[in-house]
Amino acid sequence: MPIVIVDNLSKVYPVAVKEPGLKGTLRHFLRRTYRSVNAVQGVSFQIEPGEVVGFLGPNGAGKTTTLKMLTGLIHPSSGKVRVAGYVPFRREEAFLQKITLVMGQKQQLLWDLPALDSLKINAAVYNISDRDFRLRVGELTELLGLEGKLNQPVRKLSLGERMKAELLAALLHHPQVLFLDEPTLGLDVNAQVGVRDFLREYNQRYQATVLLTSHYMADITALCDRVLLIHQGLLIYDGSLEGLLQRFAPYREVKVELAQAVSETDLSQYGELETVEGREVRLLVQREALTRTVARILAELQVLDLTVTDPPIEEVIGRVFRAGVA
Ligand SMILES: Nc1ncnc2c1ncn2[C@@H]1O[C@H](COP(=O)(O)OP(=O)(O)OP(=O)(O)O)[C@@H](O)[C@H]1O
Repeated sequence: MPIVIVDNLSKVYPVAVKEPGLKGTLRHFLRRTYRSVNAVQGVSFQIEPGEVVGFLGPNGAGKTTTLKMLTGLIHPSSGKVRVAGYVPFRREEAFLQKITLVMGQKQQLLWDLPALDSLKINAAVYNISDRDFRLRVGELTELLGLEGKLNQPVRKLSLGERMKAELLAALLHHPQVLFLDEPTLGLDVNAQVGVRDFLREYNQRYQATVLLTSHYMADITALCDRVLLIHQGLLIYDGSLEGLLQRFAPYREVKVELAQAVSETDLSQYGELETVEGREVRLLVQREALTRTVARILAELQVLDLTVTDPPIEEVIGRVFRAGVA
């Protein structure tokens, strides 16, 4: 039974339009005109308990709007949403106990207080007993590597430590479904890896369901077997990362180290030339022509080394979004 059900979900924002100049301002006050922004359009998907799903899309694609509808912060214009059996917009207490929303660019911990004080407030809000509070703070502190940090005012923590403390606060009530909007935003590579490792461990330990947006593809490839791709409010792909590559990257990258330099004209007969750096060449070759082309390269050129890989996923997704392929 899916824990997240989204059926034909749409959100239209009315946006007041103001013409420039004084006349426009006056008209704006007297009689406002509105235009509609179709932020999310007929999106449907389901997520099973324990899945970790990546939610990808360029800026303004509709990711945050979808997450806000899934957590009940805004009302859908049409369509159906169920999370853990609840209608999110009703914001029932039992629903709020089951979910959490973490937004990388927003914080819930109070700046001047030690994180532990904010955690105590959360414990009261979520009716967590003293015993559970101690156990959970202890366990999450260890998992997040935050020992000794919770007694310092939040403003004295590093960005990475603060994000981890935010996660601790967001998970104190042991939610089953985690909605994470850019949880590693602005963190350095080490801190990103720390947060990523923690999320993987948390998912495995509690079979928590995770829907995650991130601009860092490394987060997605490390954590998510499945991705949803949204573009201009439309869901354009739902499936495995591998399937995404096959569908949107009908080519593979062939890297060849040659014994001696070959002209670009000669090389380009084997595929689309990506880079030529001295005797090192990168080519894009259509998947269906791969075996044939590799055999030709080996037969016709003096090759020291040859490797075949998938092109970087960022590049594939970038191409999809630029082309707007559905
Ligand atoms: N409150 C609002 N009122 C009007 N339009 C809005 C509002 N919130 C978002 N939008 C518009 O809806 C569209 C989707 O925005 P949304 O924030 O969901 O995108 P996103 O995929 O989360 O983008 P990003 O990666 O930049 O965070 C955009 O065109 C945005 O300008």
